[in-house]
Amino acid sequence: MFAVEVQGLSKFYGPKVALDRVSFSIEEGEIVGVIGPNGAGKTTLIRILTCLLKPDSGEVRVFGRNPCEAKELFALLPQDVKAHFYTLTPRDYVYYYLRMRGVGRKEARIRVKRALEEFEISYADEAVSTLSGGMMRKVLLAMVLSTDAGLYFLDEPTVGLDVESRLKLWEVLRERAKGATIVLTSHYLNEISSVCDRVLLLREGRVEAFGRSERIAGEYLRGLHSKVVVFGEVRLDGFLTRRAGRNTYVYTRSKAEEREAVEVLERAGVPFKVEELTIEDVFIAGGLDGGHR
Ligand SMILES: Nc1ncnc2c1ncn2[C@@H]1O[C@H](COP(=O)(O)OP(=O)(O)OP(=O)(O)O)[C@@H](O)[C@H]1O
Repeated sequence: MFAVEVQGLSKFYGPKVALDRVSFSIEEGEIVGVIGPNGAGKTTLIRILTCLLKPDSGEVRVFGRNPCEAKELFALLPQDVKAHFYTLTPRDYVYYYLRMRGVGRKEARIRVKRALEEFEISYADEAVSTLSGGMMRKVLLAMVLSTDAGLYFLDEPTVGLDVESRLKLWEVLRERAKGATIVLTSHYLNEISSVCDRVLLLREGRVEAFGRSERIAGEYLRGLHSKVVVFGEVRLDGFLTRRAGRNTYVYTRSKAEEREAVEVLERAGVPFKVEELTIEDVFIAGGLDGGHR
Protein backbone atom coordinates (compact mmCIF):
# COMPACT_ATOMS: atom_id res chain seq x y z
CA MET A 1 0.00 0.00 0.00
CA PHE A 2 1.13 3.53 -0.69
CA ALA A 3 1.58 5.89 2.27
CA VAL A 4 0.22 8.74 0.16
CA GLU A 5 -1.67 8.57 -3.10
CA VAL A 6 -2.93 11.60 -4.97
CA GLN A 7 -4.86 11.55 -8.25
CA GLY A 8 -5.93 14.61 -10.23
CA LEU A 9 -5.96 16.89 -7.18
CA SER A 10 -7.00 20.50 -7.80
CA LYS A 11 -7.53 23.37 -5.39
CA PHE A 12 -8.68 26.90 -6.11
CA TYR A 13 -8.74 29.97 -3.90
CA GLY A 14 -11.48 31.91 -5.65
CA PRO A 15 -10.30 32.19 -9.25
CA LYS A 16 -6.70 31.40 -8.29
CA VAL A 17 -5.42 27.87 -9.01
CA ALA A 18 -3.24 26.68 -6.12
CA LEU A 19 -3.02 23.03 -7.23
CA ASP A 20 -3.73 21.92 -10.76
CA ARG A 21 -4.44 18.22 -11.41
CA VAL A 22 -1.66 16.98 -9.17
CA SER A 23 -0.95 13.22 -9.19
CA PHE A 24 1.79 11.24 -7.44
CA SER A 25 2.27 8.46 -4.92
CA ILE A 26 4.70 7.96 -2.07
CA GLU A 27 5.92 4.53 -0.94
CA GLU A 28 6.04 3.58 2.73
CA GLY A 29 9.44 4.35 4.27
CA GLU A 30 10.35 7.07 1.78
CA ILE A 31 11.49 10.58 2.63
CA VAL A 32 10.00 12.92 0.06
CA GLY A 33 10.85 16.59 -0.19
CA VAL A 34 8.24 18.90 -1.69
CA ILE A 35 10.03 21.82 -3.29
CA GLY A 36 9.17 24.72 -5.56
CA PRO A 37 9.26 28.50 -5.75
CA ASN A 38 7.16 30.64 -3.38
CA GLY A 39 3.48 30.17 -4.09
CA ALA A 40 3.99 26.85 -5.92
CA GLY A 41 1.37 25.10 -3.78
CA LYS A 42 3.51 23.21 -1.25
CA THR A 43 1.66 24.28 1.89
CA THR A 44 -1.72 23.88 0.21
CA LEU A 45 -0.77 20.30 -0.67
CA ILE A 46 0.36 19.49 2.90
CA ARG A 47 -2.83 21.02 4.29
CA ILE A 48 -4.98 18.88 2.03
CA LEU A 49 -3.01 15.73 2.86
CA THR A 50 -3.55 16.39 6.57
CA CYS A 51 -7.29 17.15 6.45
CA LEU A 52 -6.89 20.87 7.15
CA LEU A 53 -8.22 21.84 3.76
CA LYS A 54 -10.71 20.29 1.36
CA PRO A 55 -9.69 19.73 -2.26
CA ASP A 56 -11.99 20.97 -5.02
CA SER A 57 -11.48 17.84 -7.07
CA GLY A 58 -9.37 14.71 -7.18
CA GLU A 59 -8.63 11.75 -4.96
CA VAL A 60 -6.39 11.84 -1.90
CA ARG A 61 -5.49 8.74 0.12
CA VAL A 62 -3.32 8.38 3.20
CA PHE A 63 -2.61 4.71 3.88
CA GLY A 64 -5.59 3.97 1.67
CA ARG A 65 -7.98 6.22 3.62
CA ASN A 66 -9.42 9.70 3.33
CA PRO A 67 -6.93 11.92 5.27
CA CYS A 68 -9.69 12.95 7.70
CA GLU A 69 -10.14 9.29 8.65
CA ALA A 70 -6.43 8.63 8.99
CA LYS A 71 -5.52 11.32 11.54
CA GLU A 72 -4.15 8.90 14.12
CA LEU A 73 -1.74 7.51 11.52
CA PHE A 74 0.14 10.73 10.85
CA ALA A 75 1.67 13.68 12.71
CA LEU A 76 1.97 17.21 11.34
CA LEU A 77 4.34 20.08 11.94
CA PRO A 78 2.55 23.07 10.37
CA GLN A 79 4.44 25.88 8.67
CA ASP A 80 3.59 28.41 11.34
CA VAL A 81 2.07 27.84 14.70
CA LYS A 82 0.46 31.12 15.60
CA ALA A 83 -0.67 30.63 19.20
CA HIS A 84 1.29 29.23 22.12
CA PHE A 85 0.61 28.33 25.73
CA TYR A 86 3.19 30.72 27.06
CA THR A 87 3.48 29.41 30.60
CA LEU A 88 4.07 25.81 29.56
CA THR A 89 7.58 24.40 29.13
CA PRO A 90 9.04 22.34 26.28
CA ARG A 91 8.68 19.28 28.50
CA ASP A 92 4.96 20.04 28.99
CA TYR A 93 4.49 20.53 25.24
CA VAL A 94 5.86 17.13 24.32
CA TYR A 95 4.15 15.40 27.24
CA TYR A 96 0.64 16.78 26.64
CA TYR A 97 0.93 16.22 22.90
CA LEU A 98 1.68 12.55 23.51
CA ARG A 99 -1.14 12.30 26.07
CA MET A 100 -3.56 13.87 23.58
CA ARG A 101 -2.56 11.18 21.11
CA GLY A 102 -3.47 8.49 23.62
CA VAL A 103 -0.03 7.59 25.00
CA GLY A 104 -0.09 6.46 28.67
CA ARG A 105 1.57 8.60 31.40
CA LYS A 106 4.59 6.39 31.99
CA GLU A 107 5.33 5.80 28.32
CA ALA A 108 4.81 9.53 27.62
CA ARG A 109 7.43 10.47 30.24
CA ILE A 110 9.94 8.05 28.70
CA ARG A 111 9.33 9.44 25.23
CA VAL A 112 9.52 13.06 26.41
CA LYS A 113 12.97 12.41 27.84
CA ARG A 114 14.10 10.69 24.64
CA ALA A 115 12.73 13.43 22.37
CA LEU A 116 14.26 16.28 24.39
CA GLU A 117 17.62 14.52 24.41
CA GLU A 118 17.45 13.69 20.73
CA PHE A 119 17.06 17.37 19.85
CA GLU A 120 19.49 18.48 22.56
CA ILE A 121 16.90 20.72 24.19
CA SER A 122 18.73 22.00 27.26
CA TYR A 123 15.94 24.46 28.12
CA ALA A 124 13.26 21.81 28.72
CA ASP A 125 11.91 23.41 31.89
CA GLU A 126 11.81 27.05 30.87
CA ALA A 127 8.53 28.73 29.94
CA VAL A 128 8.15 28.78 26.16
CA SER A 129 7.49 32.54 26.35
CA THR A 130 11.24 32.98 26.93
CA LEU A 131 12.36 31.01 23.86
CA SER A 132 13.60 32.31 20.52
CA GLY A 133 11.86 31.34 17.28
CA GLY A 134 14.47 28.70 16.44
CA MET A 135 14.43 27.26 19.97
CA MET A 136 10.64 26.95 19.76
CA ARG A 137 10.82 25.32 16.34
CA LYS A 138 13.07 22.65 17.83
CA VAL A 139 10.55 22.03 20.60
CA LEU A 140 7.76 21.59 18.05
CA LEU A 141 9.91 19.19 16.05
CA ALA A 142 10.73 17.17 19.16
CA MET A 143 7.02 17.17 19.97
CA VAL A 144 5.84 15.96 16.56
CA LEU A 145 8.63 13.42 16.19
CA SER A 146 8.08 12.02 19.71
CA THR A 147 5.03 10.16 18.40
CA ASP A 148 5.37 6.83 16.69
CA ALA A 149 3.26 7.84 13.70
CA GLY A 150 3.71 5.94 10.46
CA LEU A 151 3.81 9.19 8.51
CA TYR A 152 5.14 12.64 9.34
CA PHE A 153 4.32 15.83 7.45
CA LEU A 154 6.81 18.57 8.21
CA ASP A 155 6.10 21.93 6.59
CA GLU A 156 9.30 24.00 6.60
CA PRO A 157 10.81 22.22 9.62
CA THR A 158 14.12 24.07 9.33
CA VAL A 159 12.81 27.64 9.50
CA GLY A 160 14.82 29.47 12.15
CA LEU A 161 17.11 26.53 12.94
CA ASP A 162 20.86 27.08 13.13
CA VAL A 163 23.17 24.93 11.00
CA GLU A 164 23.91 22.44 13.75
CA SER A 165 20.23 21.91 14.55
CA ARG A 166 19.45 21.49 10.87
CA LEU A 167 22.08 18.81 10.43
CA LYS A 168 20.79 17.13 13.58
CA LEU A 169 17.27 17.14 12.17
CA TRP A 170 18.39 15.48 8.94
CA GLU A 171 20.11 12.79 11.00
CA VAL A 172 16.98 12.21 13.11
CA LEU A 173 14.82 12.03 9.99
CA ARG A 174 17.06 9.46 8.28
CA GLU A 175 16.86 7.35 11.42
CA ARG A 176 13.08 7.78 11.72
CA ALA A 177 12.54 6.81 8.07
CA LYS A 178 13.63 3.26 8.90
CA GLY A 179 10.11 2.77 10.26
CA ALA A 180 8.08 5.67 8.86
CA THR A 181 7.35 7.80 5.84
CA ILE A 182 8.30 11.48 5.88
CA VAL A 183 7.00 14.27 3.66
CA LEU A 184 8.64 17.64 4.16
CA THR A 185 8.98 21.00 2.52
CA SER A 186 12.09 23.14 2.72
CA HIS A 187 13.89 25.87 0.90
CA TYR A 188 17.32 24.34 1.64
CA LEU A 189 17.42 22.56 -1.69
CA ASN A 190 20.85 21.01 -1.46
CA GLU A 191 20.24 19.68 2.00
CA ILE A 192 16.82 18.40 1.04
CA SER A 193 18.34 16.41 -1.78
CA SER A 194 20.88 14.85 0.53
CA VAL A 195 18.22 13.72 3.03
CA CYS A 196 15.31 12.88 0.71
CA ASP A 197 14.91 9.76 -1.41
CA ARG A 198 12.85 11.68 -3.94
CA VAL A 199 11.74 15.25 -4.48
CA LEU A 200 8.41 16.47 -5.77
CA LEU A 201 8.98 19.68 -7.67
CA LEU A 202 5.89 21.89 -7.86
CA ARG A 203 5.55 24.96 -9.97
CA GLU A 204 2.45 27.11 -10.25
CA GLY A 205 0.39 24.28 -8.75
CA ARG A 206 1.59 21.60 -11.15
CA VAL A 207 3.95 18.67 -10.69
CA GLU A 208 6.96 19.74 -12.71
CA ALA A 209 9.03 16.68 -11.77
CA PHE A 210 9.08 13.84 -9.24
CA GLY A 211 12.12 11.67 -8.70
CA ARG A 212 15.66 11.52 -7.39
CA SER A 213 17.16 14.97 -7.15
CA GLU A 214 20.25 14.02 -9.22
CA ARG A 215 17.98 12.82 -12.00
CA ILE A 216 15.90 16.01 -11.93
CA ALA A 217 19.03 18.15 -11.88
CA GLY A 218 20.47 16.14 -14.78
CA GLU A 219 17.30 16.48 -16.80
CA TYR A 220 16.75 20.20 -16.23
CA LEU A 221 20.36 21.15 -16.54
CA ARG A 222 21.04 19.14 -19.66
CA GLY A 223 23.66 20.97 -21.67
CA LEU A 224 25.35 22.41 -18.59
CA HIS A 225 28.56 20.92 -17.20
CA SER A 226 29.58 22.71 -13.99
CA LYS A 227 29.30 25.87 -11.96
CA VAL A 228 32.19 28.19 -11.19
CA VAL A 229 31.46 30.20 -8.07
CA VAL A 230 33.35 33.46 -8.35
CA PHE A 231 33.85 35.39 -5.11
CA GLY A 232 33.20 38.78 -6.57
CA GLU A 233 31.59 40.47 -9.51
CA VAL A 234 32.79 39.41 -12.97
CA ARG A 235 31.66 39.69 -16.54
CA LEU A 236 32.46 36.70 -18.72
CA ASP A 237 31.09 37.13 -22.21
CA GLY A 238 29.56 34.05 -23.79
CA PHE A 239 28.87 32.33 -20.46
CA LEU A 240 25.58 31.89 -18.65
CA THR A 241 26.11 33.90 -15.45
CA ARG A 242 23.93 34.72 -12.44
CA ARG A 243 24.58 37.22 -9.67
CA ALA A 244 24.29 35.76 -6.16
CA GLY A 245 24.85 38.54 -3.65
CA ARG A 246 28.57 39.33 -3.71
CA ASN A 247 29.29 36.20 -5.75
CA THR A 248 28.78 35.39 -9.40
CA TYR A 249 27.83 31.93 -10.64
CA VAL A 250 29.31 31.07 -14.02
CA TYR A 251 27.69 28.04 -15.68
CA THR A 252 29.86 26.12 -18.13
CA ARG A 253 28.59 23.86 -20.91
CA SER A 254 31.63 21.56 -21.21
CA LYS A 255 34.96 20.66 -19.66
CA ALA A 256 36.64 22.88 -22.29
CA GLU A 257 34.45 25.84 -21.34
CA GLU A 258 35.19 25.20 -17.68
CA ARG A 259 38.95 25.29 -18.43
CA GLU A 260 38.49 28.50 -20.37
CA ALA A 261 36.62 30.17 -17.51
CA VAL A 262 39.19 28.97 -14.98
CA GLU A 263 42.07 30.38 -17.06
CA VAL A 264 40.39 33.76 -17.44
CA LEU A 265 39.69 33.96 -13.71
CA GLU A 266 43.21 32.86 -12.77
CA ARG A 267 44.68 35.50 -15.09
CA ALA A 268 42.42 38.13 -13.54
CA GLY A 269 43.42 36.99 -10.04
CA VAL A 270 39.81 36.62 -8.92
CA PRO A 271 39.18 33.90 -6.30
CA PHE A 272 36.76 31.15 -7.39
CA LYS A 273 35.73 27.52 -6.83
CA VAL A 274 34.45 24.95 -9.34
CA GLU A 275 31.37 23.06 -8.14
CA GLU A 276 29.17 20.25 -9.42
CA LEU A 277 25.63 21.14 -10.42
CA THR A 278 22.91 20.46 -7.87
CA ILE A 279 19.14 20.77 -7.73
CA GLU A 280 19.56 24.35 -6.51
CA ASP A 281 20.97 25.19 -9.93
CA VAL A 282 17.70 24.06 -11.49
CA PHE A 283 16.20 27.15 -9.89
CA ILE A 284 19.15 29.46 -10.44
CA ALA A 285 20.23 28.49 -13.96
CA GLY A 286 17.09 26.70 -15.13
CA GLY A 287 14.94 29.77 -14.56
CA LEU A 288 12.29 28.04 -12.48
CA ASP A 289 12.08 31.00 -10.15
CA GLY A 290 12.06 33.51 -12.95
CA GLY A 291 9.45 31.55 -14.90
CA HIS A 292 11.27 31.78 -18.23
CA ARG A 293 12.00 28.11 -18.76
N1 LIG B 1 -5.89 31.40 2.01
C1 LIG B 1 -5.57 31.74 0.76
N2 LIG B 1 -6.34 32.59 0.05
C2 LIG B 1 -6.04 32.92 -1.23
N3 LIG B 1 -4.96 32.46 -1.89
C3 LIG B 1 -4.15 31.63 -1.23
C4 LIG B 1 -4.40 31.22 0.13
N4 LIG B 1 -3.42 30.38 0.51
C5 LIG B 1 -2.58 30.27 -0.53
N5 LIG B 1 -3.01 31.00 -1.58
C6 LIG B 1 -2.38 31.09 -2.92
O1 LIG B 1 -2.23 29.77 -3.43
C7 LIG B 1 -0.95 29.61 -4.04
C8 LIG B 1 -0.19 28.49 -3.35
O2 LIG B 1 0.14 28.88 -2.03
P1 LIG B 1 0.96 27.97 -1.02
O3 LIG B 1 0.99 28.66 0.30
O4 LIG B 1 0.42 26.59 -1.07
O5 LIG B 1 2.42 27.99 -1.71
P2 LIG B 1 3.83 27.50 -1.15
O6 LIG B 1 4.45 26.74 -2.24
O7 LIG B 1 3.66 26.83 0.16
O8 LIG B 1 4.61 28.89 -0.97
P3 LIG B 1 5.81 29.32 0.03
O9 LIG B 1 7.07 28.67 -0.49
O10 LIG B 1 5.86 30.79 -0.13
O11 LIG B 1 5.43 28.87 1.41
C9 LIG B 1 -0.26 30.96 -3.95
O12 LIG B 1 -0.46 31.62 -5.17
C10 LIG B 1 -0.98 31.67 -2.83
O13 LIG B 1 -1.02 33.06 -3.08
